Amino acid sequence: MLHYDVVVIGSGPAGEHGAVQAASYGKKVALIEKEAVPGGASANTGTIPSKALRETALAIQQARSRDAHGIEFSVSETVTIPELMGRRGLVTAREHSRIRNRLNAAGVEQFRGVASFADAHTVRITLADGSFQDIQAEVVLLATGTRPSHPPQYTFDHQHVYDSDSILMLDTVPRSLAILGGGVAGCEYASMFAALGVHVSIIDSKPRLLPWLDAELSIAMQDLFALAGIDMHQERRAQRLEVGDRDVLVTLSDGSRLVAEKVLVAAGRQGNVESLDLAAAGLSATDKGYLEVDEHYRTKVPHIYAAGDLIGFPGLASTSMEQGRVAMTHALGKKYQQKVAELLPVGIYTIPEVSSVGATEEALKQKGIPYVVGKTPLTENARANLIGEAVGFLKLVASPQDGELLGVHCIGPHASELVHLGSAVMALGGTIHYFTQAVFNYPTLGEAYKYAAYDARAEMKRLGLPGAQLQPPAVSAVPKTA
Ligand SMILES: Cc1cc2nc3c(=O)[nH]c(=O)nc-3n(C[C@H](O)[C@H](O)[C@H](O)COP(=O)(O)OP(=O)(O)OC[C@H]3O[C@@H](n4cnc5c(N)ncnc54)[C@H](O)[C@@H]3O)c2cc1C
Ligand SMILES: NC(=O)c1ccc[n+]([C@@H]2O[C@H](COP(=O)([O-])OP(=O)(O)OC[C@H]3O[C@@H](n4cnc5c(N)ncnc54)[C@H](O)[C@@H]3O)[C@@H](O)[C@H]2O)c1
Repeated sequence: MLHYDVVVIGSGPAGEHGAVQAASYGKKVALIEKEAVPGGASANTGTIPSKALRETALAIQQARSRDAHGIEFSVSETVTIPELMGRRGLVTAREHSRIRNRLNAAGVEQFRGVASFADAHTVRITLADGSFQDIQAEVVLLATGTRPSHPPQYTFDHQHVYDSDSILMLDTVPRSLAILGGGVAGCEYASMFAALGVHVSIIDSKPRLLPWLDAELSIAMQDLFALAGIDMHQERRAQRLEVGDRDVLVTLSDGSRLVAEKVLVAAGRQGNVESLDLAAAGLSATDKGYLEVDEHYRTKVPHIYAAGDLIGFPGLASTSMEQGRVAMTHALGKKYQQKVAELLPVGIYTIPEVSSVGATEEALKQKGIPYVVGKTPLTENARANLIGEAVGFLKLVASPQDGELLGVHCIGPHASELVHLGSAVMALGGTIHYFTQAVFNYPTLGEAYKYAAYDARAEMKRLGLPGAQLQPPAVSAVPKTA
C-alpha cells in the first residue's frame, strides 16, 4: 500500500493551498480529485465563471452609460450565456494550468478518483472503472467543498428551473428571471442579468438584502437594485413553481404570484460528504453536510482536518485557501501561521461592487462601543467619474478617542480592491489621520479615503472629541521622512 504523510481530498482553494503548504514543509503529500480538472467550485462553477459573466455585463452597462451618442447597445437574442462569459475559457484554463504547475512544483502527487475512508488512516480512491486503490495517511485534510442545495419543493429540470451551477449553461438570455434567494449568489446574478437587459425579480425570506452588511450599505444596494429595475419581494418565500409552455408561474408565501421565463434557485449550499464514508473514520456531518472543527480546523478525530466550504461560514474562496494553509501548519507542528487573520474582508461582485471589512455601526452599537462615521460620495471622486461609474460611497467607522480605524464599508466601482487599503491600516492599528496626511495618487479611487477621513475628523471636532487631534500613535502610522 502507498503511504503518505498527508492526504488531501479536493483540489479547490482549500485543498490546493493546504497541499502546497504541507509539501513546503518537506512532507510527502497526495491530493485526490474526482473531476478531470482541478480548482473546484472556485475555478469551474462558481467564483471565476460568475465573475467572467459579470465582466461582460459590466462592460455592457458601462458602454450604455458613457454617453456615447449615436452608438446603441443591445444583447443579441441568439447569444448564449457561455458565449457572454467572454474570457471564462481563457481564465479557467490558466487557473487549471496554474494549479497543476504549483502542485507539481511542490511535489504533490495527484490522483484522479472519488475518495472515501476505509478506516481513519486509510483513504480509498475509486476510479471510473470501479477499481480502487487504498493509500495510508498520517494526516488527512478534507476539502470537498459544497454544491447548490436543492430544496425538495422545487423540481430542477435545468431548462426552466436552474441552480447556481446550471444557470451558467443557459442557451439564451431570457426575457425575465425570478431569483429565489437574495444571498450573495442571488444578488450577484440579479445585477448581472439586469445589466444584460433581463427583467429580474428577487424573492427572499429576509426583510433586507444581505442583512449582515452595514445597514447603510445594504440599503444603498437595494436602492441601486430598484433603480436598475430589479423587483424585490422580501420576507416571502416561493411556495410553488408551475412550469408552463413559455414561462414559470411562481406562487409566493403571501399568495401573490409572478411569472418569469426562467427561475434561478440560489438558496444556499450543502456539503459534499456523501461519498466520503465519514463513519468509517469515526466522523459525522451536520444536517447541511458540514463538518465541525476546532480553531485549528481539526475534526473530532485529531489527525483529520477539514477546511473551506465544507466547514460552513463564511464559505469564500478567499478564506478557504487560508484555512487550508493554517490547518496544515497546525497539523505538521509548525509555528508560522497558527490562525486565519481576524479581519476578514467580504467582496460582493454586484454592479456596483460592495465590500466591507471590520466593524459595522450595528455591531458597535450592540456592544456599546462609541464610534464616529466619516463618509464620502463617489460621485465626487474624479476617477469614478472618468470611468463612468460615479456611484456609491466610502464609509469609515472610527474610534472617537484617537481616530483608530474600526471599519470600512464601500459600495461603488472596484470596492473589493478599495477596502484592502483600509484593511491594512486597521491591521496595523492605524487611525484616520493616516489618510488625512498621506499623499494619494490623483486621480484615484483610493483618494476617497482622504475625504471620508476629513468627514470623520470634522464630526469629531464638532462634538469636541479627542480623536480629532493627531495623537502620537497616529503620527507613527504616517511614513517616516527622515
Ligand atoms: C456563484 C458563486 C460565486 C462565488 N464567488 C465568490 C467570490 O467572488 N469570491 C469568493 O471568495 N468566493 C466565491 N464563491 C465561493 C467559492 O467558490 C468557494 O468558497 C470555494 O470554491 C470553496 O473552496 P473549497 O476548496 O472549500 O471547495 P470547492 O472549491 O468546492 O472544491 C472542492 C473539490 O473537492 C472535490 N471533491 C468533492 N468530493 C470529493 C471526493 N469524495 N473525492 C475527491 N474529490 C472530491 C470536488 O470535485 C471539488 O473539486 C462563489 C461561489 C459561488 C457558488
Ligand atoms: N462574492 C462572493 O464572495 C460570493 C458570491 C457568490 C456566492 N458566494 C458564496 O456561495 C455560497 C452560496 O451563496 P447563496 O447566496 O446561494 O447562499 P446564502 O445562504 O448566502 O443565501 C441564501 C438566501 O436565500 C434565502 N432563501 C432560502 N430559501 C429560500 C426560499 N425558498 N425562498 C426565498 N428565499 C430563500 C435565505 O434567506 C438567504 O437570504 C455562500 O457561501 C456565499 O458566500 C460568495
